[in-house]
Amino acid sequence: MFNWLNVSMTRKISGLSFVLLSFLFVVIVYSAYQSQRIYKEMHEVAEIDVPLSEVMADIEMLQLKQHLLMESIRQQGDVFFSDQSLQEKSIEGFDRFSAQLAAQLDKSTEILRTGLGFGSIRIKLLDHRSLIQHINLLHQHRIKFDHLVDDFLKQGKQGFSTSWPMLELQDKGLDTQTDELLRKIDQLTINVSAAVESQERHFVVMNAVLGISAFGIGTYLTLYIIITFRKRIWSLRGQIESLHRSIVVEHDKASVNHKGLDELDELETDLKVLVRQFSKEMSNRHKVEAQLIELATRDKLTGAFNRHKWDELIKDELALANRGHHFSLILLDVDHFKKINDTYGHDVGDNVLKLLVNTLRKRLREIDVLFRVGGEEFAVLVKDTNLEGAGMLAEQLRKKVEALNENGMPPFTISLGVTDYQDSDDQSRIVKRADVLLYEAKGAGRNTVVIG
Ligand SMILES: Nc1nc2c(ncn2[C@@H]2O[C@H](COP(=O)(O)OP(=O)(O)OP(=O)(O)O)[C@@H](O)[C@H]2O)c(=O)[nH]1
Repeated sequence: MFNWLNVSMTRKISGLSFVLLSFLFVVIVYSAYQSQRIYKEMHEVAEIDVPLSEVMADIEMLQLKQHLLMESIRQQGDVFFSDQSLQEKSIEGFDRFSAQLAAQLDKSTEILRTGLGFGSIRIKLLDHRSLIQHINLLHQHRIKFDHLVDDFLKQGKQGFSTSWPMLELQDKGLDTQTDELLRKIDQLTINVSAAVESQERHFVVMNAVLGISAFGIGTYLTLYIIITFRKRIWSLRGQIESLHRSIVVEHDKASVNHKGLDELDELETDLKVLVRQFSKEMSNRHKVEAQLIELATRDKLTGAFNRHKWDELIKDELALANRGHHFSLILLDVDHFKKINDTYGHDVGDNVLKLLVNTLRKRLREIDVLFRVGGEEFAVLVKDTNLEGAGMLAEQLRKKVEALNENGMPPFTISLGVTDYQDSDDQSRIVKRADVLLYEAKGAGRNTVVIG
């Protein structure tokens, strides 16, 4: 099952943003659709409302004229029939009233039919039917009134007392029916407007609900992002701080948790400090490593490489020699060193060894490597040099040591055995050969170089 809590922060933020954007899209589409709909409805309502209001005003005007006409005849009484021009004007007035009322009623019927075409929201079918019935009834009343007008005119002065009350009664009925129709039409226009107003209210409420929901989602998203980021940043800064505390010395410990423009700025500064601290630590570590390597590979007394380094380098050199590089090996030993120790003391013996190494180093090239391989025994790896060259070097070294005349130091000499790499040599073979040569040099009276 989908578990919202376990998804990544990116997916959560993307998901919430998608929901928010979709929601806003729905709000926009809904608003556009509803606005369009309300505009259309208002337009349609105007097509019903305005002409019906006009019809009502016209009918009211007709009623007023009709009242005036009836009133003027009533006031004349049977004298009406003596006034020819009044009769003619009245006939004309009745005809006009009837024709115009019929026209207005037809117009109302047409408007109502149009309104019905806009759908039941504008004019309900029942209202429509009731109004059409009422209009038809009014037509019948109007026709009946026309007949009564004819009777009234035909009967003349003699029939005035009987025909006039009937005509007045019919006119009143017609008037009442017309008022009733006007009231119904008025109610209809109110209903039609109310339907649109209800739509507008609904639209406003829906928009408010959607807007508040979008605001809610937006607020949740914003708070979620802020809180999550702050939590993560605090946690990261905590980790950075403990990391920092674990790698720095005591007096530097307050150098994280900087104040900045915002959390990210502070995090960035903390990270920069940590990275700086790391690089400092790395460089210190490299120095310490170099010192350790130095300590592990050098002889403490003389500074020459030790036996451990010798074992390592001779193997490398033999491997190179197998691939065509040439090298020679000088083994040398201080003559009668025991005697020096015994005569001058152990400290002087130590100083003799140091002096010897310094003297040899001065003559050796950068690429040649000097090792202390025993108590007073040393080896020199003479790279890229054949036996003859190594022999000459050994002789020069012997002479230099022999010629030493250091203040407070006893004179001493060295014996040297020199050999070079020969095919299929290994460490023990080449060392053994040099050792034999050194032994020969000792046997030959010491302070001697033997090459072989
Ligand atoms: N002062 C001092 N003496 C050392 C050191 N290492 C070894 N020795 C001494 O060096 C002496 C070596 O003596 P031997 O092996 O008899 O050799 P030698 O006296 O030089 O005689 P030959 O080699 O035959 O000329 C020993 O007495 C060791 O105690 C050191 O680091 N310092």
